[in-house]
Amino acid sequence: MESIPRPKGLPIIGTKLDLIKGGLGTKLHEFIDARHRHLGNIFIENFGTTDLIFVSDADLIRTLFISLEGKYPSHILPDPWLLYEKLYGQKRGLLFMDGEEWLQNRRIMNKLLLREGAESCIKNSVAQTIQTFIQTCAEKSENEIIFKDIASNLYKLSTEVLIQVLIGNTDPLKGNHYDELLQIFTESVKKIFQTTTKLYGLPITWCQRLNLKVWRDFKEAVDVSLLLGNKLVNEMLALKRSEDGLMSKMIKENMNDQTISRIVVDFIIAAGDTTAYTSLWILYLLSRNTQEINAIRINGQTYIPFVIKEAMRLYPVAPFLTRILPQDGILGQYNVKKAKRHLSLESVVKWQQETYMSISNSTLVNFMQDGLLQIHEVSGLNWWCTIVSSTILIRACMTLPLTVYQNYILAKVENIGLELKDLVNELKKETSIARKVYSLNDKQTVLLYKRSLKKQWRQLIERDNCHPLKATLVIWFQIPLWVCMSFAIRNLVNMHPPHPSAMVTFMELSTGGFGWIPNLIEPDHSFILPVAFGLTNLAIIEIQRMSKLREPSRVYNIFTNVFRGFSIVMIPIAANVPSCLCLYWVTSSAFGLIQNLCLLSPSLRRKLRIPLAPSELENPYTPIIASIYTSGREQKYFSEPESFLPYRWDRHDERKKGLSNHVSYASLPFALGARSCVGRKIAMVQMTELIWQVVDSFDLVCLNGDSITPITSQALIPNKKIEIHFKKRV
Ligand code: HEM
Repeated sequence: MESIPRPKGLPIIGTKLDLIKGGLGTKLHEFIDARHRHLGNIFIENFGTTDLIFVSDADLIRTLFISLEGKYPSHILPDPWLLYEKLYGQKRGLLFMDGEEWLQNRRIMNKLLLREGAESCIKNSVAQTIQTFIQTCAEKSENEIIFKDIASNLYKLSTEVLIQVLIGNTDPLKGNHYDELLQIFTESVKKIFQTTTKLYGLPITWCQRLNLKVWRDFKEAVDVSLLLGNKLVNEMLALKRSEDGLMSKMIKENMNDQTISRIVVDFIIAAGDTTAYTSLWILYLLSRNTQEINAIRINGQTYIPFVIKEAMRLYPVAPFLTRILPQDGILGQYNVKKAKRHLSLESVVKWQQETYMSISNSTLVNFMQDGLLQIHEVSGLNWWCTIVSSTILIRACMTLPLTVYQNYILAKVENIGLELKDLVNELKKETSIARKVYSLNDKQTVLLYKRSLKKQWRQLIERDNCHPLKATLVIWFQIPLWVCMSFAIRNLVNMHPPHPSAMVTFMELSTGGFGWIPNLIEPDHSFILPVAFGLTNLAIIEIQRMSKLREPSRVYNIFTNVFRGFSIVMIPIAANVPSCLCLYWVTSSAFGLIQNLCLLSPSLRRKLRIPLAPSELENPYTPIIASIYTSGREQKYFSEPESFLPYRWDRHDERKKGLSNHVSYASLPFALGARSCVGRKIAMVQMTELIWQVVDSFDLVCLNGDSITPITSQALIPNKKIEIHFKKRV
């Protein structure tokens, strides 16, 4: 099986540099689009520590959504949303649900929103709300309306529509300050998306822990949205609702109030950004293609879905859709691996590896000191050269083989962790049988389960002969070595033990330097070596952290931070010790850095017989991203892909014959399959009605010219405010 193409990148930095060149974030859709043109319709891109597979082939995307995603399709939500849910325990709606809970609720909502003819039940509520919206707008001015911020108006409209769909043909909600409340609510929902985008690419847990403004703004937007959203839902629940409202139907399906609240609040949030921006794109395209406005007026409402589909093809508000495979699968000619879990035991071992900076004493110092003197004597090298070359020699002969061995053991342990995970279910079953047979209580059952798990673990470790303690071997050599060498060099500087030859060595050291440090007895006043020492150590820590696949454990994080602090603290210390000692530290750390970098290379790891393990950067490539923006604009699927031609969607239009390519499923703005948009019928009815009423009452003039381009915020949105004049028709 072939391997999936991957852009060439620098080691470690990966293709992050390309991403920065590509304009970081907001130009993501263009960046990925260019990658597809260059590498084909499937490729892997590395983002930080994660590999993502991007697919733009319409057939592959269809296969992904229909046959690969499994019974409970799983998608990736933005990190800040997940962190908020984890920290504040707010249970959320369909978008956040997984597994059986998702399936049960999704089935009910499918029945209520997506069955044949569901549109007719919501049409009245939607038409009524939009009519009020248009009337209110029209009353504002004599013959022309200039919206300062159409997006916000459309946002509010989406919320109002949804509320009306929920309560059915009852009078709209009107309480004290209702309008203000709705305004604040929609603004805060909008802010959720804006602040999520600002957090994009930042270490989110740090932003939260340090309570940075970006996190505070995001948290406040979610707090306010959920608070007001729940308040609105409670008002709706308390209202005497019409039977035809969605909420009454949810209650009839035996949904409890809490689940209704969760689902409804998320509906309002999911509807805001998507419908508002899609409506905005449609209005923009119509205002720049006035012949299409006439086509609507001539052909009637049935023409509008073609306009909407075409606008969503060009500007899909969700330009990337993610799926995580539940099992290994074949995607085209490639094999894609399912998500694997990561064992955090090696984190405990890894922190040990870094304690080589700790200070301790050793009896081997004299031996090392003699060794240094011997090398100097025999080779006839300058002292700086002697220190550098003996450091490299010692590390290459002693710590390098041990580090390779450590990597070998850790990879094996990691793979055993995965095997054990598969055994867990079996163990659970066995324990529950034992519980019945021997009538065990809860405590005894847990004890039995833990004991069997431990036994299995031990057996696997014995089978593969890879006790994790073996991985710590390198640390037991490295620390004493570092301390002994440091003390050996210090002894040379201090003329210890006192001997006439020690005086000679002292003199040699004071003239045996290079460049900016001719005297190796003196500290490096230029700070070059101390800073290099600090930076190298920090780089080692960061590389080790980056090579972890999953969020590291708390213990690992604490130790990583201690070592980060330690690396900084060591800079002034290094600036105060003799520069020969500092030179040894820098050389030793630089060797460690190069060694770490090399051992990240999968091909080298294979050559050294280190087994493949999940935490390796190259593997697994599980999350798959469907590049909806690219697939919708491919020439092979849509002739004249950049043009706005709604008639391409009309089977009966004569002009369609002039367009040779039309693969309708290459444009999937609502996704496809079991986890596709549950609100798509509401959205379509709303947008159709909006366009119909707008076109009926107004002519549209766009003031922006050609300067509007899409950017990737959370959704695909315009790069600047769109200005359209709504001129009343006479
Ligand atoms: C033009 C408007 C809309 C677009 C383009 C759109 C697009 C999408 C897409 C692409 C997904 C799938 C996400 C994924 O696969 O990970 C989705 C999911 C969803 N949408 Fe929409 N949406 C729109 C309007 C709405 C509206 C009006 C509602 C409210 C009723 C809504 C509620 C949802 C919900 C709850 C989900 C999650 C479904 C699940 O996970 O089972 N959407 N939407």
